[in-house]
This record gives sequence, structure tokens and C-alpha cells, in this order.
Amino acid sequence: MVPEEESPMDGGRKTDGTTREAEEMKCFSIPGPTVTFRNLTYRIRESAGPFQRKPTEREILKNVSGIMMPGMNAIMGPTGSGKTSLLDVIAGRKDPKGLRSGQVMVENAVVTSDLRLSSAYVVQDDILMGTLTVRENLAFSANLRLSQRQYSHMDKAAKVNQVIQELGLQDCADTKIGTVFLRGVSGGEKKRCGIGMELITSPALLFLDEPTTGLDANTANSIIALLQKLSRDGKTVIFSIHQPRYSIFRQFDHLTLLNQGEAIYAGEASKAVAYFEDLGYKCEQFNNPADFFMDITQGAIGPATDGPSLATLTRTAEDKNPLALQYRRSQLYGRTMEQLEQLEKNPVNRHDKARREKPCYATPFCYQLLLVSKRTAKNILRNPQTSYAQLALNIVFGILVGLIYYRIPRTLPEALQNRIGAFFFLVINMVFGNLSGVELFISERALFIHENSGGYYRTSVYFLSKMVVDLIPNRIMPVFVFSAIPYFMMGFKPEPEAFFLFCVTMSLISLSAVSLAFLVSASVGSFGVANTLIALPYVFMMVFGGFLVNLNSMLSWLSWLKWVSIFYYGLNALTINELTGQVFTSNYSSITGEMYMDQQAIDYTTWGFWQNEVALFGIMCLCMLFSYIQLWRIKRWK
Ligand SMILES: Nc1ncnc2c1ncn2[C@@H]1O[C@H](COP(=O)(O)OP(=O)(O)OP(=O)(O)O)[C@@H](O)[C@H]1O
Repeated sequence: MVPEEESPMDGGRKTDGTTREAEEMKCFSIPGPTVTFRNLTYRIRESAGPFQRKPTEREILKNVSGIMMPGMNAIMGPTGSGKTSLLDVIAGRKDPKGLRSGQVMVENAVVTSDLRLSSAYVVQDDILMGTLTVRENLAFSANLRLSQRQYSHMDKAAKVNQVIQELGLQDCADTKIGTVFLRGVSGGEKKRCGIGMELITSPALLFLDEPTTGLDANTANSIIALLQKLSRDGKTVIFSIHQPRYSIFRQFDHLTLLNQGEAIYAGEASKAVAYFEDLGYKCEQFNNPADFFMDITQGAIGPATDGPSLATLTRTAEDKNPLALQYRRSQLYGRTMEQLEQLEKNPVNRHDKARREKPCYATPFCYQLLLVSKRTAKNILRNPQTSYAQLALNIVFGILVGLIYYRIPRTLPEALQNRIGAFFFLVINMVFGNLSGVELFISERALFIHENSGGYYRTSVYFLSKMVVDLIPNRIMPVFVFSAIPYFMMGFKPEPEAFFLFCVTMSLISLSAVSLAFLVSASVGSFGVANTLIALPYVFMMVFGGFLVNLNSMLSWLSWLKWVSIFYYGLNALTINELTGQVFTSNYSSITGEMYMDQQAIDYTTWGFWQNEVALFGIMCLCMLFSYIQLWRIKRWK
């Protein structure tokens, strides 16, 4: 038995002297919760276009009520009937703003978004890290979602092996999931791995959105058989399903049938055919009940003329959804409502204390950061195209700039013209070379939302791991390569201090440009929009950098834009670093670097130089901070 103070969601808690098998038995013996919902009405807002002032509202769930107990609870209905929406509302994953009436309760406690941390949800599209193997993905879930205090590394590895065995994934355990560039496991194996990611925590309450969609009959059967096994161990399994074959349908305990967002049946699955036959519909011998229900909802078959309830149906034919009205008038509905009232009146049961405790992450911040960073690094190493492209781009451009401005002379006018031109070229390359930064949060957006909502890790952990693991190999290391090649080819100041400050400036230009790209990446969900949004500020910054137009002669109300230009600070810092202390000569005269900078109103004092670096650093910090805020604000609701 489970000690009273233990949370039912703490499946698998270790006690001294128990064997692993006994421990698993114990975790499976934890009964799943009863989920109740009453009069759920959910509306979505639909904007009809830019010229329509008020968005229209559409009801996608209308007064849906039900009781789902431990066992196999199926939600069925034709496409667009609201199956996924009902599942999401019950699982606390749908935006609560749309819920116009009703509430969902799990063991008498009102469901909030916290349910996401204490239940498991298998999404319809398999969201997995494609460059990792099945085992590595499962281990990632186990390591982050099983408490370190209760599970040793060995226990977690054993748990992963157990899930692999249970899901029949032995043959592909060490095969990568696959990406667009890499052929990986099959669709069925991917789906089973997705389910395994959730089963790792031995959840007492499991939600699945269309777990058999896109699978062949045998794989679908084996997945449903697995869910049935879990439900027989006492778990509450709730899933949406479209039109299952009979061998699958007969494994359902409870069926909620939806049509146009309304329940037309909610009760024992085995009694559903009889219910509709009572209404006068005839299910042919050997017909699959699931097909029979679909035919009824889509009007492919009508009630027989001698059906006992025909009179009622005819009376309600004016109603848009007579089957729903019929169901609300049925004894079955009355009994469900009575049962709901009874359950809601019941005193708090023994699990409530633990369930009402606010669920939290299973692992501490630093451990999460280590694991997520490791995975990000592994992903980069196994999918190194971006890093190679970044490095290659820097080497090619480095050599190109070096060749174009090879050994810049100290004689005027080339000395100044070529130096300033080279700085502009270098800054352009540093800024526009970071356009690929917009990909960072967009490419993994679905994965981040899924894992973050599922309680794998904190938003800050994901953000920091991305910053550390992306910035060092992709943004900082290539800068040093890019800085070293042209610096010596062009014959800039040979002093080590000047070279060091040149590298620092180039790094800061690159980092501030990439952090702006990260901000855009965290703010929008599509590459197209992101590319447009990032190109705009980059081009504006270039114009206000001081090279293409003399900022002193510009309209004063416009020239302030230089203060937010990475080009402005970058060009100034590079110019001060290179020209200070230099003398350039022509046939008849000579000019010092300082004279040129005075002419350009560039402050070449020590602070004058460092204020440019501080400004670049400030732009970087601000953009990073805003990208974190944007990442944190990403809508997790479905
Ligand atoms: N967030 C949303 N924004 C706009 N429309 C939505 C949203 N969520 C659901 N809908 C709409 O609600 C209706 C029901 O959608 P839902 O996905 O629940 O249906 P379903 O029965 O699961 O369909 P399918 O079997 O095709 O997946 C659809 O018309 C869908 O477009």
C-alpha cells in the first residue's frame, strides 16, 4: 500500500529493502485519479480579417459533462467534433480564457495548469530530439523527471530499459529518431518512443491525443494493448481517437462520443451500441461499432421507422444537433449528473493532501542546466551544418577581406580610405553573418513548449543552455578565426594589445548582433517573419553607422538612431583602436590618426574607446534579457 503522506504522482518512490520489481509493482498499484467535468463550454475567438473590429466567437465545446475513472477512457467523434479540444481542456492545456462555463476536477480538486506537471500528455505529432537515439531520448526524460533523491543513476537506467522492453523498442533502442536530413526510426517506433517519454514517470493519469493516427493496424493494436495493460494496473488513461477498428474499440471501458462539440453519448463503451439501438438505429451484424457511430453522426444511417425513440427525435429535429439533445434527455445523462453531484459532495479523499501540494520540478536548476546543455551540445555535434557553415563563412570572408585590403599602405589617401573601408566590411560581416541566429528558438519551438509544459526543465535552463552552447562554438570561436586571418593580412597595428582589443570589439559586435537575432527568434514562430524582422534593424543600423552617411550633417531628429546602431559603436571602436598613435603621410603632408578622428568627431580617449564597448555589451545584455522574457511569454496553451 502507498503510505498516506506520499503523493500518488510520485510513482516508483524507493523504500529500503524493496527489489526493483517490487518497486515497479508498487508504482503500478497506485490507483489513477477520477476525472470529472461538468457543463464544459469552450469558445475560441476567430478574427475575420483586418477590417473587422470585433473578433467573432465560436463554441467548440458545448455543455460537455462526464466522469472518467481509472481504465481506458476514449473520446471519439468525427473530425472537427472537438475531441482534442476536450482532451486539452481536461488536461489543463487549453487556454483557460476560452472556458466559458464548467470546470474540470481531478479527485475533487479543480484542475489548473499545474496538472501539466503531475500528469503525462502524449501529443499527436511526435515531438522528440531527432539527433538522439531512442534510448538517449528516454534517458533524458528519466534523468530530468525522476527525482535524484529517489532514483539513483542505475535506477533511472533500469527504468529506461524497462520502458524499452515494455514498448518493444529493443531493436531500435540505439537508433537515432531521425531528422529531415537523417533517416531514423519508423513512425510506429517514434510514436512508441513518444509514449515511453511519458511512461518513464509511471504517471497515474495519462492523456494521449490520437495515439494510433498514422500507424499501421498492428502497431496501433500493440499501442492500445499497452495502454490497456496500464489501465488494468489502475492508471487513468484518457485519449482521443478517430475511428478505431473493432479489436481496438472492444478494449475501451468508457466512451465519450462527440458531435459538433456536444456529447451524444458518455458512458460504458460496451453499452453504446445498445443505447443507439434504443434510439432506433440499427447496427448491422459484424459492423464495427466505431464505424456505426461515425455513420450515425454523419447522417449516413438514420433511425429505423419503428424505433422506440423516434417520436422524440422527430420532435427535436429542428435542433441543430438532435442526438446531443436526445442524450441530454436520456436516463444515462441523468445518472451521470447524479453521480457527478455525489462525487463532488464526497469528502476529500486520502490522496488529496498530496495532490493539492503545488507540483514542482523533479530536479534542481544546476542539474537541469547540465543535462539540457549536454543534449544541446550533442545535437550540435551530430548536426554540425550550422557550425561548419559559420566557420567556413568566417574563413572565406576572412581571407577575402585580407586579400582585398592586403597590406594597407601608410600613404594617403589609401591609408585611411582602405582602413575605414575594411572596418566597414568587417562589421558588415560580423553583423550579417549572424542572421542564422534567428533559427535558434524557432527550430525547436515545439520541442521547447512540449518539454517545458511537461515539467522537464525551467525556461531559464533552456535559455541558458542555448546561450552557452550556441554562443561558444557558433558565435565566439569563429570570430577569433575571422579576426586573426585578415588582421595580419591587412597589416594592422602589430602590437598584441591592439590585436586583443580588435578581437574583443569583433566579439562584442558579433554577440550584440546575434542577441538581436535571438530576440527576434524568441518573439516569432516562423522563419519568414523572423528574416524580415531581423533584416530591417540590421540595415537601419548600417545606415546609421557613420560610414554611408555623415551623421553630423543628418537631420538631428533622425540622427539619434546612431545611438542604437551596432555599426556605429563597432566602427568607432575599431577606428580608435587602429588609428590612435598612427601617422599617415602623403607626398607633401602628413596626418595623424587623432586628426582624422577629431575631424569625424570620434572621441579617442581611453573612455571614448571603452564607451563603445560598453554600449555594445549593453545592447547584447538588453537583447538577451528581452529574448528571455519573450521565451518565457511564449504561449504554452493549445
Ligand atoms: N486554438 C484554436 N484556435 C482556433 N480554432 C480552434 C482551436 N482549437 C480548436 N479549434 C477548432 O475547434 C474545432 C475542433 O477542433 P479539435 O481539434 O478539437 O477537433 P478534433 O475532433 O480533434 O478533430 P481531428 O479529429 O480532425 O483532430 C475545429 O474546428 C478547430 O479548428
